[in-house]
Amino acid sequence: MKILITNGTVLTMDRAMRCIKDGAVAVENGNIVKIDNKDRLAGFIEDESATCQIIDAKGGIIMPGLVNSHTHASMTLFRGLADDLPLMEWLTQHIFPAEALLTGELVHKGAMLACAEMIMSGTTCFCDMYLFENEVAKAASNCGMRAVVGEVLYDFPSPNYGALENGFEYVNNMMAQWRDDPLITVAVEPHATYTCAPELLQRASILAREHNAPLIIHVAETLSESEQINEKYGKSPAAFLADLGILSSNLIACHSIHLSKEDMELYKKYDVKVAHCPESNMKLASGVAKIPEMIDNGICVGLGTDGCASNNDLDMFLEMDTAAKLHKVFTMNPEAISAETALKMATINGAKALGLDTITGSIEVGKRADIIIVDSDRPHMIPLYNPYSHIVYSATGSDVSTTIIDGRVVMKNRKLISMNAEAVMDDVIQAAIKISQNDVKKP
Ligand SMILES: CSC[C@H]1O[C@@H](n2cnc3c(O)ncnc32)[C@H](O)[C@@H]1O
Ligand SMILES: [Zn+2]
Repeated sequence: MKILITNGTVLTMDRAMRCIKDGAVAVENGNIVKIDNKDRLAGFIEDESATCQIIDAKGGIIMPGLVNSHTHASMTLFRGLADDLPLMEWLTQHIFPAEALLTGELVHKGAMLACAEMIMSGTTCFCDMYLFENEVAKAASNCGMRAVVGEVLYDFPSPNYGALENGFEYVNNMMAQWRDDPLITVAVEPHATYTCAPELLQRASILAREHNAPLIIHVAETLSESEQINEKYGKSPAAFLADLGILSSNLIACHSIHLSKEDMELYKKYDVKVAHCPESNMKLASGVAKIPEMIDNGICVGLGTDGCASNNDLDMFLEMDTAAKLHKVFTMNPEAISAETALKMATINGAKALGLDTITGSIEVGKRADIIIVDSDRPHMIPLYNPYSHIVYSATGSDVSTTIIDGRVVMKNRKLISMNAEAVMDDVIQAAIKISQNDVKKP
């Protein structure tokens, strides 16, 4: 099967950062096989031995699908449930009690809604941490999304697996079930330094290494976390993880807001990856991560939305805009994060952070076709001097017209193809009625 995506400005987001006006991308069996001027690629459809689907970008922007490097997809169920609170109060007083009511079925419904929202806003790959995570894997796989998934591990009993021992068994089973899957990667995901004992963290790290899997954890998200870890262990969360032997190039340290110079040196030394979630950090008033400094130090930073209860959407276009602007105002330097840098964080660097950069994150020959088309024939997209500027500062997810994942068209002309959007929305409306009837802390 061949696809020719033609008649648009191609942003490759590879090392050369090519911007090809009147360009086209040729795809065969899900692989990107040619990238060129549209006239030079016209011959691609002439070989009659294979059928070729032609997708006309109508002068829009053809670019890699976005990579959401940290989220809790099924938290769409809790969108708007508890707002305007600091993280610890939000989590312990509102979110954990609501999550105690979760079932696999609810998690699946929430994840399906998240996949609909992500596909419709141009995200082709997401990195998730949650409860009943096998349901998230199934949801992503069913609607054709690429995902890194991991069951959360922590010291207290889980509504899914009960005692921690069963949690490790659950992760092992997931690894066996999804081994060699083209879309799903299973990660090991202890929740945070303040919810996991050192033994849990070390065991999780060993398991991740054994399977060459990503290890994902929330780190240094709030000052209260730093204080707790300092009181308990006499060091910062990053130093605590370093002393446990957990820092490594397969570790994705989500948030990483309150890092000292020494912590940052540790990240650099061990090639730790960071998932930056500016909107969640702003909403929960957690602080501002030193992202420009991390990037200057060669630390790989991806961009994430975090869950819908602390954002409250999964739109990576809005996240890029926020990331670029937050660091400009915080440092009072308009060059702190440029549009190109924000877009790299949301594409190739996110893919690198997840260990998926040989597969996705850029439009390059040999990679799988995770590609989106952004409509530029809209009042807020005109005139078009600089496509990077438009993608980061003008566009939103609703400007994405077509989404292709692993060579499969999952949304065309804003119509979802791989799922029934109405049914998915209705399921969550019904679920929310039950959730609000049981809500432990009503506003
Ligand atoms: C059980 S899976 C993940 C766990 O983390 C909670 N969570 C959501 N957002 C955050 C955040 O920003 N920091 C820490 N923990 C968070 C989520 O509700 C789940 O319980
Ligand atoms: Zn999170």
